[in-house]
Amino acid sequence: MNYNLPDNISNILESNNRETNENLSDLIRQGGYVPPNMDLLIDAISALSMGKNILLKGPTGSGKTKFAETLSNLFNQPMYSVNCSVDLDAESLLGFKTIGYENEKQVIEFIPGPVTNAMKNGTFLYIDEVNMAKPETLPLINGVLDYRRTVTNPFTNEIITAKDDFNVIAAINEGYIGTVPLNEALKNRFIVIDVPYIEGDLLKDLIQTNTNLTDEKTIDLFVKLSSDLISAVYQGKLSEDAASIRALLDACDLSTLIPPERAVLRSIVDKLDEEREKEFVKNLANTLF
Ligand SMILES: Nc1ncnc2c1ncn2[C@@H]1O[C@H](COP(=O)(O)OP(=O)(O)OP(=O)(O)O)[C@@H](O)[C@H]1O
Repeated sequence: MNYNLPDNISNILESNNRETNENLSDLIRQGGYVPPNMDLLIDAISALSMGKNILLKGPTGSGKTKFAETLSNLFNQPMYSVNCSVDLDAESLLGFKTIGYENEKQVIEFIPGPVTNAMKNGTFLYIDEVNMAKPETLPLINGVLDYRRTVTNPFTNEIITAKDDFNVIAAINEGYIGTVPLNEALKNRFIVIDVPYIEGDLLKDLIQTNTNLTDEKTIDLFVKLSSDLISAVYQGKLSEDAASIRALLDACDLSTLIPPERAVLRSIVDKLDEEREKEFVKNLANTLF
């Protein structure tokens, strides 16, 4: 099946040697995502090129959305998005009926939702925070996510079959407050790709290209802070949000105008709930900066 994978990417995947891997990594970086390793990249692209759904699993601010956007660019596919919440329902997935006007006459028209749009146009569908939805909502699209690639629109009774280039990327942030464990039947329909935080030189690169911070010494200190925060999260000393790269990039930006300790306070410390965690991060920042 042709999933619109550009020739240069197909060639890279087929030859799979060091030089072509570097080319692929460069292409992805141009799209904005800095991959933590090559396996993650090759596995995600391979699965999508075969029309398989992928589930990006990783902590908050680890670049899942950026990765999905970069993949959709790589495949030259626009991307429709669904943001899951407890309020997500059939209408927000599939669309809804409304009253419109045709030749000055009232008519009932159907406004398609992101799932129907992506299926009919054969594009990418991004389902973010997939474990925030109520357990009974997403099974509505189980048929879309398996070999059937089909859904019966309950509002119009139309049977919709996805075009060949239709691809699904979902993202999950396990353990986040408000999330529910992902329904097994749903999880079963995805290839799981772990998306960890980037560290070391990769993170240095990202700070250099994505923030206003240019002072190399300060950048190195932020890279060290990030690695300490990630270790503390792994050891259970801090909640996951503390190590978010999104927050770190904010701190880097702010530190060009205000002292780095205060930038860390505003961007990272003050978002934490527990006093003990706040003190821990403040101490880390004070010893570094
Ligand atoms: N590996 C990475 N490559 C490029 N950008 C990254 C990377 N990791 C984090 N970022 C940056 O961090 C910020 C947050 O990324 P993004 O929104 O993609 O994270 P996320 O994992 O989807 O977060 P959440 O789970 O909170 O929705 C963005 O500015 C993004 O560019």
